[in-house]
Amino acid sequence: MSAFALERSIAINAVLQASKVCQTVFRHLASAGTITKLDKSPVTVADYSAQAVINTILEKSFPNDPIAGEEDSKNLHGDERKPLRQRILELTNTVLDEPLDENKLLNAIDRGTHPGGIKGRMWTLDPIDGTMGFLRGEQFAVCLALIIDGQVELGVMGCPNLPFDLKNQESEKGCLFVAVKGQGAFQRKFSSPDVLPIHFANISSPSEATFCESVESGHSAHGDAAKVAALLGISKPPLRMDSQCKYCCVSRGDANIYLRLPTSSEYIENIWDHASGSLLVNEAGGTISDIYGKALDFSLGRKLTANTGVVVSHPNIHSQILDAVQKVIVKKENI
Ligand SMILES: Nc1ncnc2c1ncn2[C@@H]1O[C@H](COP(=O)(O)OS(=O)(=O)O)[C@@H](OP(=O)(O)O)[C@H]1O
Ligand SMILES: [Mg+2]
Ligand SMILES: [Mg+2]
Ligand SMILES: [Mg+2]
Repeated sequence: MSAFALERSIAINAVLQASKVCQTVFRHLASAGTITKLDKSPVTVADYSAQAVINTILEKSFPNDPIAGEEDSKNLHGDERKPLRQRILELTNTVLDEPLDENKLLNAIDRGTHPGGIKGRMWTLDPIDGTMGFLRGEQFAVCLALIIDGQVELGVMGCPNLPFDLKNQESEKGCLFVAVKGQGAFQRKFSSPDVLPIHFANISSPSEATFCESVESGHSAHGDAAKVAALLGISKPPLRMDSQCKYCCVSRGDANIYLRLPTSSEYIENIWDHASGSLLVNEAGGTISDIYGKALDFSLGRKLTANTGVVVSHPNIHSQILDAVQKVIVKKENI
């Protein structure tokens, strides 16, 4: 049996079940059941339920593995939040073999509070990445990764709204991406277990590239990305897409570059926003670094405290892109 075969199959099932919950929520209640977290970001019943589902499934097979997940139950306590709790519980129980009660639900969500770090095995989970995309009915992703001693070993991403063939909007939506270190990168449809290998598109000059970036300009500096594109002679418009689906799209050749350039907010990225995507990129033949060319360091806790921004591309053009990024950022820093 290949390395991490059990983890791979459990993680795929967990991500597919959580994706089902998200699809149900979107069909039935759209933006109802959304609350705003302390940092002003949105969280929905689907984020909580997806985290409860995945944490419960992981605990069954790997009871000793800690989980660093985005959500926690602190906004779900008290009488006022009872209806929200009930809705999350109902949703969660639609996909689990053994139903949870309210207490077990909150405990399952809070299995995600691990502080991260360099030692041993842990999972990192973003139950919905691109919550804003989810609320708009656009792209979002359920992202799960296994990290051992700070190295990402397995990544699984479920993208319920992503067409299997991006150029053909009629093509079936619902793609799952999986990568195990040293075993390659693959995609499959939600509807079939058959996996197909994926690769970065070959490219020899950055000027031919299509780059992708966040929809939200508060998450990635669109103006700076446009300057980088101009320096590189890129004429094609950017592919703006929510969530870690961007990692999936560059890894299967829909676009060639992913730029996540720092905004003025001094934001530090979370490990669950990049762990599965970074392994997918490496296994699909791409290169990933921060804007200074440093590898992403997943060993420092829940955040990528040693890194600034993210740059992803084919290895043939990575250093040219970093040069352009640094010209734009350093110029700005010196103003
Ligand atoms: N200020 C700032 N800068 C950079 N990144 C931020 C910022 N604020 C939030 N986030 C994180 O962005 C995650 C969403 O990813 P994207 O930006 O790729 O998607 S989107 O276009 O916003 O939908 C989003 O993940 P989710 O909360 O899981 O949706 C956040 O972790
Ligand atoms: Mg969030
Ligand atoms: Mg996220
Ligand atoms: Mg999230």
